[in-house]
Amino acid sequence: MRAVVVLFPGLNADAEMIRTLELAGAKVSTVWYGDTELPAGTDLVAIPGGFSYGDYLRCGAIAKVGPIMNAIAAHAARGGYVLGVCNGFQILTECGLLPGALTRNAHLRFECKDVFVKVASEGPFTPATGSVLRLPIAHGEGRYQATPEVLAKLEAEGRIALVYATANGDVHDAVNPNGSVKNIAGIYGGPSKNVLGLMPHPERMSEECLGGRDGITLFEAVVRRSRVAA
Ligand SMILES: NC(=O)CC[C@H](N)C(=O)O
Repeated sequence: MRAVVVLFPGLNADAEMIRTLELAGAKVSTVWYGDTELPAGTDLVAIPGGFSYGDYLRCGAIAKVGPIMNAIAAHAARGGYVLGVCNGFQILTECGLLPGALTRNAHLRFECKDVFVKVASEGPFTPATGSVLRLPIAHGEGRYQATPEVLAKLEAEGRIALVYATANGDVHDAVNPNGSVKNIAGIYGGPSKNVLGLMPHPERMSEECLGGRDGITLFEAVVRRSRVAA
């Protein structure tokens, strides 16, 4: 698989994104936000986390107009894989590649800790429905919100990818770290669930020395997919 990591000024999770993709078996290159094309043969576009443009206006609101975004939208429309982690997820909702919005955490604090997420829908990145993963979060604007119509569509189409849960997979308010509606931690978009946005950082749980390998399983899954398709 050929993966491309997109660099915007202010991101801080690009190094671990590149390393995790390489560990998962992808051939990785980078593009800068001012580029207008993706390298030929790109299978996966990964937008890392951080603080693009210092989170001015809203997280992701300036990055969404970066010249590279048109090429990413075209790639997603063709069924190409796109992954947005944390600030990457915020950029994908801001530009409309994923529905809904990520707003200030309900408690108005930056939240940085490990959480458990349950797979609500299997897909190109996610393992079997009901699987539980331990992943780190680090965000101030991670409260997912959407209209009742959008939520109904996400549910009906199996596009709610991950929900905050207990280690046993129970989903309730007490384990919701930011007030997201329906405990949503990640959603699928695109014509074939080929776009995934999530607030937790799977690339920061990719090796035993980081506390576990739950995160890298998402990358390994999509790398396997592209090998099967090739
Ligand atoms: N780790 C991140 O990507 C942080 C995202 C964003 N800057 C926020 O605080 O919500």
